[in-house]
Amino acid sequence: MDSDYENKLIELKSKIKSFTDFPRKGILFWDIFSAISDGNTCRLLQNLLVQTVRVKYPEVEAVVGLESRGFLFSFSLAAEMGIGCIPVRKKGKLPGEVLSYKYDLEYGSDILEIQKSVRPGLKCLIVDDLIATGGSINAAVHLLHDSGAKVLGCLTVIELKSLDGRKNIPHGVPVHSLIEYE
Ligand SMILES: O=P(O)(O)OC[C@H]1O[C@H](OP(=O)(O)OP(=O)(O)O)[C@H](O)[C@@H]1O
Ligand SMILES: Nc1ncnc2[nH]cnc12
Ligand SMILES: [Mg+2]
Repeated sequence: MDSDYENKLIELKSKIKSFTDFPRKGILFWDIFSAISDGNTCRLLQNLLVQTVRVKYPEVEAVVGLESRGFLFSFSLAAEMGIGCIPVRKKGKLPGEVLSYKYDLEYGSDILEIQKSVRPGLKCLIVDDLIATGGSINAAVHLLHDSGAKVLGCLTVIELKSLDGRKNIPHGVPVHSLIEYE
């Protein structure tokens, strides 16, 4: 990637605010919405994501967004690239037959689900705002793997390095994040 891309990353990083002790005491919360309340930052972030996907995952056939913050990026990326947009949602939100996977969060645990209609072999990219422990993306990789889809990689805006979430991502699936915090 070129210096224009690097400068955009620096600008994006400067726009993301953090909040101490949210949603629980001891958690430093990185708020993606603080950055995208500004229209120029929306466009900047969209450009960064699209450029990253075009360079790193040119063969992608569908973007898989994780409820809820991941949906911000999965639809806009899919629409821009003219490819499919598939939801992974919290338990009980998706109609029809689903696969389920229980996972742990930095602050709790939950169950994620995907509809059984995903085509086997579909080349997918998982998208979310942030990787912390990697529990959510780990669950999404398991769900797609069980669906028979091919997971090309995972793309997040933010990575919390100190939690080393990458080590929890199975099947050797690569993770790419735009910006990092400790
Ligand atoms: O790497 P992990 O430890 O799994 O944590 C990261 C996930 O946690 C947050 O979502 P959350 O489940 O809080 O829900 P939200 O997107 O609906 O706010 C964040 O948006 C990521 O999806
Ligand atoms: N520290 C954090 N900030 C924002 N979202 C999160 N999801 C999990 N951990 C988080
Ligand atoms: Mg989330």
